[in-house]
Amino acid sequence: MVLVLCESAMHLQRDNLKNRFHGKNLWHLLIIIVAIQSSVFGDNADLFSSISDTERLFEIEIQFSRDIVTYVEALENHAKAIRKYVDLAYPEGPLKDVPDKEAFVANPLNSFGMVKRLGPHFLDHDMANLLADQTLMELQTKLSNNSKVFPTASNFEEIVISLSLLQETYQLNSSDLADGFITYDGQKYQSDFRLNPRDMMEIGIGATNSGWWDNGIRWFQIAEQKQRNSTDVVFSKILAQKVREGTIYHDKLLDQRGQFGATHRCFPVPFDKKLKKKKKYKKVKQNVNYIREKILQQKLFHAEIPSQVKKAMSFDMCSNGVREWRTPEHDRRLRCAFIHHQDPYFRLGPFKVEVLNETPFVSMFHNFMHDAEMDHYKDYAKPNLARSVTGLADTQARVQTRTSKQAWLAERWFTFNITEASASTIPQNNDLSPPPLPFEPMKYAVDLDVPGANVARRIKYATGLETERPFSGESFQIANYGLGGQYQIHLDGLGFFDGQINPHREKTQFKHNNAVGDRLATFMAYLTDVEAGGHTVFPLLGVSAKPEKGSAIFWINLHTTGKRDELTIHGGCPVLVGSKWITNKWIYSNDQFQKLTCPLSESEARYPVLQRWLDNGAAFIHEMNSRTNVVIVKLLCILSIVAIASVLGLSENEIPRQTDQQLLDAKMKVHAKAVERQIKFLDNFIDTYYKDYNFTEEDAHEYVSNPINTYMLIKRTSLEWPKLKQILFNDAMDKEYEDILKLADSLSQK
Ligand SMILES: O=C(O)CCC(=O)C(=O)O
Ligand SMILES: [Fe+2]
Repeated sequence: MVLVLCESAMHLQRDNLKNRFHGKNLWHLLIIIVAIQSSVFGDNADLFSSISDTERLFEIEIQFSRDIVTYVEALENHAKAIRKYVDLAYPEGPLKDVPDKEAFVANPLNSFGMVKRLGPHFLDHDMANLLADQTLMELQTKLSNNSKVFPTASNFEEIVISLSLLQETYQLNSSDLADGFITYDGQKYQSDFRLNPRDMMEIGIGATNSGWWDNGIRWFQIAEQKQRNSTDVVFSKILAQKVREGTIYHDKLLDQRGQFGATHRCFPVPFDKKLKKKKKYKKVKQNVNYIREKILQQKLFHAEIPSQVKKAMSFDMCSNGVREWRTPEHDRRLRCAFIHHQDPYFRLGPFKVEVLNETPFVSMFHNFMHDAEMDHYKDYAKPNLARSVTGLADTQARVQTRTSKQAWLAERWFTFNITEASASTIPQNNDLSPPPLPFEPMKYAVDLDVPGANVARRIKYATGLETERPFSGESFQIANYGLGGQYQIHLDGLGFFDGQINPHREKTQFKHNNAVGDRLATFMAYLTDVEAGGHTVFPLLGVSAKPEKGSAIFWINLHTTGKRDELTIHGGCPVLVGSKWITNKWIYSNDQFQKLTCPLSESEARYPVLQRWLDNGAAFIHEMNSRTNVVIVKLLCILSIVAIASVLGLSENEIPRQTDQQLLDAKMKVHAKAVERQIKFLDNFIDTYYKDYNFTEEDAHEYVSNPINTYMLIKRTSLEWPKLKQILFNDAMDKEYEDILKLADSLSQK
């Protein structure tokens, strides 16, 4: 933590950012905020890094709560000490089974309650020893076996810190939390668990330990208020002391080191009345909003800012969304499209794509995964989940920046023997040469996991990138986030083409990337909805994707040079309520050489994916609509010209015999005929296809889930519409119409 701060301070000096910005304190403040944010991950943060494990623990706890209550009954005489624990942990008897355990433990307050019962309470009462002393062997063995997987004291600290992080990120109201509910995006999530004053004190301590003195003291105060009429005088005194000492320490910190410091954040004014009178507190304006305004002054699409600022932007987008970041200009080219890449099969059922950012390209494939596939991925991963690691293969380390668990699903294997193959292909004189491939590697392909192989193939069809060959991508990574689980901002590429992999130190990795290149693209599918939080954000693009079960986000990580595109930095926001499952398919660059054209010049820094898709058969919904509107407006215009002419009773004979007017008349007649033809076709089209068509956007999901509807939709849009289009959009007619307008204009001027 200290190191991070020193490094950032050096960064600051090096970049001499102060000269670039008027608000000299801004960067300092930003760093402080982010530094405080990044201090929230303690060590040993293993148990709750996946919701799946939490769920398992809860199942064990349900059994445990039954056994322990029976046990207590049987050992009445010896139970005094044990009862103390039970009374505290399970005051209302054994826990009730709940049908949806995942949802139960996904609520941070429920998880908090559970860890508390099984962590510190369990330890405080020396439960492990007490249990070992007892005679009811069977029950005893059961209980102690189950309790082996219970969390430790540091897990408890971790969960307190996670709650503080969530409160911080999503600006959760302390009193609401105390009453067991969380408000997010106008929605209330209720928990069965109520925080008691002791819990509030714990969370307050967690917040102050993380440097958030304002939140911490607020917790102490609420706890003290709730405790006021309690008969537990001793604890009331402890709390009163906490508030007193906390506020004194707070004031000292504020007065000596300001509202924000490297490891702290205070209220803008002190509690002490005398101190408050100091001049400097009279005109205090600096508050959290003030800092936010400063962050919002950042411009998108600039990679050359310190990483702390990127983190601050990402934090803001997780907390407040991206509405205040992107402008209409940024969104101008965003569309939704049906994509089929000229494939007859996908013409019938095209991919539904939403473009989230054009360059660098980020998009969302809606309804991409099938339910059975998602269940398979999760079921496969559950027994194989291990704490997430990042980094190069040779130096992998468990990280604090990513609190999730992951498993790998290998969908395909190639049975060729590299040594044999190499004898006939590439001479192995250089140790760092890439592993060679036999002439027809696909002959050696064996599908290890059929759903996985199907998804990989579908990704190929959807993106137009190669995913099935030996070096075209990684196995599927499946990840599950736990309470407050997040993935801080990062680039997916390893930086092979930026020289980030040392051929001698990380030899294996170097050889591997020498063969495959780097992670050109990420295809990341959401395997669950997330009730609250957990968005994927791209802070430099102002993009925030809401996890939507079955949808997949796809983006390009590399420049055409192979170097990493810094603008694609992204992260996963903390999960507030719910369980977040994702699967990643990283697509390597070297195998795409036949799929992606090489850049013709240095200036073609980024792959124009959107253009390629357009060229290969993408029907853009917006574009189609606006074009239709233009035609209809035009038709109405022409019709009204014709109508006005007839209302005025300008019959052929009555029109003055002036040449210009004759010409106009003749042209209008021809044109009117053509327009009538268009109307006839249009009428027929509407009659046939849109007569009983009164759907709204809300029906879309259900509508396209029916294959016949989808078939009709595709038929209308891919076969019938082009026919009508030929009649409606006619260059010769457009020209005629322009002539008519010009002629009419010149006549009216005369
Ligand atoms: O969880 C997310 O939304 C992002 C995950 C991610 O970026 C990754 O796995 O590389
Ligand atoms: Fe990522």
